[in-house]
Amino acid sequence: MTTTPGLLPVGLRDRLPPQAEAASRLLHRVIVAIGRNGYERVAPPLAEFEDELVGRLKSARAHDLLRVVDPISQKTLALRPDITAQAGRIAATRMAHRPRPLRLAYGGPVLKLKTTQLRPERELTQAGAELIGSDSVAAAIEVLGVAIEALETAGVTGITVDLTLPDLIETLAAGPMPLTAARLERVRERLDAKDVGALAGLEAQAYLPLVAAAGPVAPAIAKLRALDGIAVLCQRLDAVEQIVAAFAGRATITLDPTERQGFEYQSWIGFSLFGEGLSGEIGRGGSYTILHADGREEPATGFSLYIDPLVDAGLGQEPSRRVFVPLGSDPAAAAALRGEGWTTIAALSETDDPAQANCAYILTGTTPEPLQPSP
Ligand SMILES: N[C@@H](Cc1c[nH]c[nH+]1)C(=O)O
Repeated sequence: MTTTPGLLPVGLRDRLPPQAEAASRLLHRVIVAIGRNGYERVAPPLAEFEDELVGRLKSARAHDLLRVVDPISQKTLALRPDITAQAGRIAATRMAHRPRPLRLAYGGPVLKLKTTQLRPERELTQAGAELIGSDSVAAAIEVLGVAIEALETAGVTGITVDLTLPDLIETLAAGPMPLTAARLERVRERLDAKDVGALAGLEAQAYLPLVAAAGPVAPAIAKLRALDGIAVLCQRLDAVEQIVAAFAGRATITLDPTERQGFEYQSWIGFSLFGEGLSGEIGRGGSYTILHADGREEPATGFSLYIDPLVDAGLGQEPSRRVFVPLGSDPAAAAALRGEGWTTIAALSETDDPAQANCAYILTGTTPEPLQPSP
């Protein structure tokens, strides 16, 4: 079977100028902002053994993985769909001896098996931070603060944080609002669909107020507080209130206590990030558990930002000062200009045209002179 020349597989794309430049500029800015908060950069590989990628985080599942059989090791390798598990592996192995909390940062491409309607791309650039050794409220506040700061550095405004409590339903079902395993699964499905009618039919009326509470955080908390006497819920709401207080005026916050889509390994707290004028989620994070080889479980909290929606919205583009360097110019003069931040375009022949090369300046002697726009 032949492939149409230039055709890329579904969900994969080229970045062209000026977006390719903007993408690397934004990734750099975000990583620098994360690093300034004490997060040290790690650079895990693009592919690794599937079991490592899947088994390192508690509750993670082996889906959305593009796999290959490695002819060298004869084992299944997977392309990483997410860098968090890799940061967890590094923290649990090569950096296991480092004191906690351990702060790690990363940035690079990830590859998903499937596209979704909301996210038609399979390759995405993730940049993130993982705070390993704690899943406390203080850790959540630090991590969310770093995420917001990094997004602001990238030029994102009007940030919205959607908070969720990924393991709340399981926790309630195992304690104060009991459900058998089979019923829990059905209730979960109906909660995902926000199908209030079916929940009543499943004799899970107790769970209805959780669906009704979703929305802006203050009324959501008030509605949930009305579910009196459930200690675990009160605890979670106290934590949410502390988080909200920490970001008052800096971000709009909503709460959906039953949302779990995309939060398969996050534990008591999860969040999605959105920005004004940007399509879809621009980041996600929360608390989770790293599994060590000796069976030990280690708490952690982190976030990943997605650079692509920022690039698609035109962020990170900067006008360049382009100067045309005619044949015979002094190469040292052009080099000096590059040192000052100019972009130089060298003529290769007498017929090269500065306007075609998109230059507004021409090197004359050692100085750039503005070019007259042609009439
Ligand atoms: N890597 C997760 C977000 C996350 C980072 N740390 C904890 N959670 C994601 O992209 O969905």
